[in-house]
Amino acid sequence: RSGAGQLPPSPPGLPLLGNLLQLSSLPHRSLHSLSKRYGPIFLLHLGAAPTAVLSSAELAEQVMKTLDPDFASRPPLSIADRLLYNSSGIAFSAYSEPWRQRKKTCVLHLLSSKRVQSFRWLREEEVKHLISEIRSSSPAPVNLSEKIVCLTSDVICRAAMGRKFDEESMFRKTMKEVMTLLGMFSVADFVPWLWWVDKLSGLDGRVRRAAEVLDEELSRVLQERMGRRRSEERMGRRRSEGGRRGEENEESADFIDVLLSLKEREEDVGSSFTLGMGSVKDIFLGGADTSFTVLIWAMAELIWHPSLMKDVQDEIRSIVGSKEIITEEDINKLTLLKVVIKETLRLHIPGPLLVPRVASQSTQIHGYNIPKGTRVIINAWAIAKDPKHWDRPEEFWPQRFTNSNIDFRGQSFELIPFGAGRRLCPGISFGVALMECALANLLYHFNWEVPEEMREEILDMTESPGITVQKKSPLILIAKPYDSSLGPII
Ligand code: HEM
Repeated sequence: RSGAGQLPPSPPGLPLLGNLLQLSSLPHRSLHSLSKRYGPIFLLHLGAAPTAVLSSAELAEQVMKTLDPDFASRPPLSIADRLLYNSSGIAFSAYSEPWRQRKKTCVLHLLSSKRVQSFRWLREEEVKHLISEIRSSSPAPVNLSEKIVCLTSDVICRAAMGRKFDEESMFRKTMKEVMTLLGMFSVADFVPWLWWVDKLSGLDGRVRRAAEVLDEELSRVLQERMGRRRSEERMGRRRSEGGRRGEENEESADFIDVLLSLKEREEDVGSSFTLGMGSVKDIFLGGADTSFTVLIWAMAELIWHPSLMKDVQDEIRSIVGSKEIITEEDINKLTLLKVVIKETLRLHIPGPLLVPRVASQSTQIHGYNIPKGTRVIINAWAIAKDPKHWDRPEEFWPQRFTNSNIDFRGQSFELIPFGAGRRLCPGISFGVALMECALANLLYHFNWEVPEEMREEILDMTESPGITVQKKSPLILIAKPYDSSLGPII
């Protein structure tokens, strides 16, 4: 511990803008470089917002475990506020009693292990559809990035709202726009007197339009569903299906059904139903892009490491034998596949800086004063590459986990792709089940090759900026179908 009673060290900045211009379009990388110079905790002035940046597992543990209640709130972020019902969902909402209620509902009723299990048929159906689409386009190269984005959005939309949306639909385009907008800075959040810049740049208008489309679609689905439930109620159908009034048939209930059912049973979600819908919005926005990003990075790393890819395929094919779809019972036996996903979550954390927090009271970290209102960024990406905890940290080497009990569910602070503490991601089981099912089946059903003429572009591992850090160039590959009884079909 050092520097008792002082503020953390701080790189020099410009008047008014502070250190804003020191952040590149890939801030996790700029902040990692700064941590090498200023240490595991340093203070930035992002315009008017003092922001402490933490880059070690020990300090992450202090903030997300020991001092978690003091750092469990979120700073106000005006883009998220306007897109997500004034942040009355979960991810961007301040730490408060209504937030606790919503998170509880989400953890217990929407994303519980039981509920995730109940979506198994849905995951398997959508993965089967993906495999047959890829098979039908073979031997032409397939844009795997496009296919996987459809898979993850379709699974999330069906789980949340009971339907999927065409790729070209306004709703899907808006989902994409919302993710872009959430990854952008509103100048007004950092330099309040420059509020007009967001208007002139067109940011305000984009946020307003995206919020309108999301809200319209959600309320349309909601109205439809309420109408359907009323008429089912009149015919007495739901009562006999579900037993107790409002209980849902496990196989068919999506998140909207579950929330409506809770409302009917007076176990409301937060202080009003709209708040429950805020959670639904967060869930389909938080769930699709993250799982997609991990799947693409995992496939890209395996393309870079062909002998590892072959080992994973051998494991799957020898354990599974001959099957149309690999099921979750099979996946539990696939130890190499599981560590490939874990290593991808280490080297390519989809949200490398997690979601920012804010100090709700003045406190001390590492002996430094952290005044109330200081924003806190945890650089999970830098932590996952810290040579103090990781051998060959830059290398994609899944076997590092074979005899290790490091886990990614918020208990091992050297690996926190889902965060930890009160703000831990509630979608871990949902996301992992989807990623495992998709990756296992992609590797089982096809042998993958890079089209020679696109080799350089496809193997380029450059990141693109945004709220999730994705592979910049799309993953376009040749998929050669594999038949378990015959081997590869040339
Ligand atoms: C690979 C997949 C995923 C990753 C890497 C991921 C990562 C994260 C991270 C880093 C946070 C913030 C944690 C913090 O502040 O400490 C978070 C929060 C959240 N995630 Fe995920 N997530 C994933 C999948 C999902 C899925 C599938 C869902 C829903 C179906 C989901 C829903 C949420 C929600 C609602 C929050 C807000 C929690 C809160 O603020 O209390 N996530 N996630």
